[in-house]
Amino acid sequence: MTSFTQSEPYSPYITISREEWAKTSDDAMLHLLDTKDLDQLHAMNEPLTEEEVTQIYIPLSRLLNLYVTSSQRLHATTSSFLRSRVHKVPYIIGIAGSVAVGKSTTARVLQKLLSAWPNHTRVALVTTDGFLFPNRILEQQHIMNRKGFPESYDIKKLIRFLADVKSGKQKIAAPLYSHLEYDVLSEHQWIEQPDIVIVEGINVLQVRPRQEKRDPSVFVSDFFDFSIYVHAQEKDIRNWYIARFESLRRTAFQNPDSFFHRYAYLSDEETIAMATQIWDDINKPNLEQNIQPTRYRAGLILDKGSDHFIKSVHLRKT
Ligand SMILES: Nc1ncnc2c1ncn2[C@@H]1O[C@H](COP(=O)(O)OP(=O)(O)O)[C@@H](O)[C@H]1O
Ligand SMILES: CC(C)(COP(=O)(O)O)[C@@H](O)C(=O)NCCC(=O)O
Repeated sequence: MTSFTQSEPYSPYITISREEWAKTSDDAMLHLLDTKDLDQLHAMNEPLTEEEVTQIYIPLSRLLNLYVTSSQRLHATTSSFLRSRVHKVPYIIGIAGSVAVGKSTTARVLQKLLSAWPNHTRVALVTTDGFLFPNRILEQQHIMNRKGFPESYDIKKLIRFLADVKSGKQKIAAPLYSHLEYDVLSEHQWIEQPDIVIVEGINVLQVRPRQEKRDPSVFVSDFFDFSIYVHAQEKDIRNWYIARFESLRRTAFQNPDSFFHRYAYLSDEETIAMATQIWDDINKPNLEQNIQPTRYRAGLILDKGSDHFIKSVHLRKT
């Protein structure tokens, strides 16, 4: 039997080192991803190796499969107790963490791995940037420089969306965001009969006090069956953000349609200065004030080292 570290005696989490976590992997699942998938799943400047999938994500997807399976059994038990068929509702997983920490890679890998199980093949992925207010409204309210802060999201819309998912609605529209246009799009993504919905975004574990009587009295996380927080040191995330901005300048920003096209011709030094300024003025304060304080609401915390790879896992004691 393995014994895991108790980092602090009264911590609600057990801490599992990368090595111990990797021991729970299952070779039978190695075929689920091939190298081609790795190339498609990782985001820019975000390394994803076969080792990371085998040692971290396959065990995580197995644990999630056990949780989803037991929730499906519980659902069947309730149906039988009520002597009626209570319709099936999707299992919702929230993924939180800073801008540029790599949430989207984690979300895409889990989507791919989780869809390999016969009892939950339909796994949808929704990112909360689609629920940002459009630039037109952010400009009207003079909060364009607060993109990503709690007030920049239409939380009522996100809660309505999650309520629709949990009510078992068969086909639901989710709004989409374009990083190229730096704005929400008029098109939607359709989610049909999902078994699992992954909801990824910086704000998914935030509890925002009601500001008006009409505001919902529930929080986004009330709809989650499980939640994950992707954590790293601020100095590391800052470096990743700046390096990604440098790569984007050479690629996406060269597109004349990119909102950031005006940065396409900056020198290397100017690019670093601009990325540093955006980080220090917007993303760092948001991380410290609104995102990092939600870390201990998660059911599981993935702790990344400065090389981007996960060095330990903290799992909430049940
Ligand atoms: N300005 C941009 N242009 C194009 N893609 C971007 C831009 N900013 C971020 N992205 C991409 O959007 C995705 C989400 O980024 P982000 O919200 O910072 O979260 P995370 O890095 O945690 O996944 C990433 O795949 C990233 O590479
Ligand atoms: C769109 C974001 C708020 C991330 O949103 P999320 O998908 O995590 O809800 C972020 O990528 C962003 O644009 N931040 C504003 C500052 C910046 O341009 O980096």
